[in-house]
Amino acid sequence: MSSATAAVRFDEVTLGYGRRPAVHHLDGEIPAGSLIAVVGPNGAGKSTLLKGIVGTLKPLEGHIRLKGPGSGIAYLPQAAEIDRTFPLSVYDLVAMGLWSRSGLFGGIARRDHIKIEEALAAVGLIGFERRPISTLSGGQMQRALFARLLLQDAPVILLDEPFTAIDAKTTADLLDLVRRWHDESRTVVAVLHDLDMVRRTFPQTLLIAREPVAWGETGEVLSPENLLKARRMVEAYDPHADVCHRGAA
Ligand SMILES: Nc1ncnc2c1ncn2[C@@H]1O[C@H](COP(=O)(O)OP(=O)(O)OP(=O)(O)O)[C@@H](O)[C@H]1O
Repeated sequence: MSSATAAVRFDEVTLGYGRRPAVHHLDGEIPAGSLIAVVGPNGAGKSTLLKGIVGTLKPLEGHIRLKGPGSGIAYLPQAAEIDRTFPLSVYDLVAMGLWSRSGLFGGIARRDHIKIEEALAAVGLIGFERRPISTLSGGQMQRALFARLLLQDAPVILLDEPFTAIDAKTTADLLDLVRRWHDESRTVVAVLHDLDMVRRTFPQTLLIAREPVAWGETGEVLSPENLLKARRMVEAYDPHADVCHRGAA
């Protein structure tokens, strides 16, 4: 069933690398404006799912449809995927959030400078503008990346393990921004490992183990039975299997 209010809709999607599926039998939708956690054991396919939504990974099978294609997705990859040796100041990193509107060589107008300063203030990084990103701590870097997300002003925001190895104060500050995005009716999808945080903050959860195990209200999804089932499914998954056609006509 398709809904007009879906931000992202999956139709029997298989995502993988080469011909090897990493996630399959994805069928369902993420309602617009939802705040949803994606959880599952290591190797369950959580990052793969986000890459599929962003479009950097094309489905091997099925379709991923976005509400208002081109309307914008802001994506924060895992920290390990971000090159911090790149010679860039905090200010320029954050300003990149405006590229989708100003273009790479569009120049920064005065009102853009104000927006960049506001974003830096929102994440507590005033005074860090000229610092090379290579000199930031992990938490400061994550604050800068959240400032960039703020400027992207996207209706859909995808976060891959945004709070891993981040201290409690920084996590609390950045979680406030996540709540703010939710209050602004944006769709926020976050890959997380901290199930207590998920229970406290995320009303909806998708539990995956190479395929959805449970999807819906967080309290129901994160039952001990479902979590055990997810662990067993990942352990039993054959990483060398070819595309599976279960459910095909
Ligand atoms: N670029 C790639 N090439 C080949 N296989 C990959 C690639 N990226 C991921 N995989 C495989 O796809 C599967 C799912 O990986 P993915 O990173 O999506 O899992 P995850 O749930 O995000 O794991 P974690 O919690 O450890 O970050 C794993 O078996 C992984 O080895």
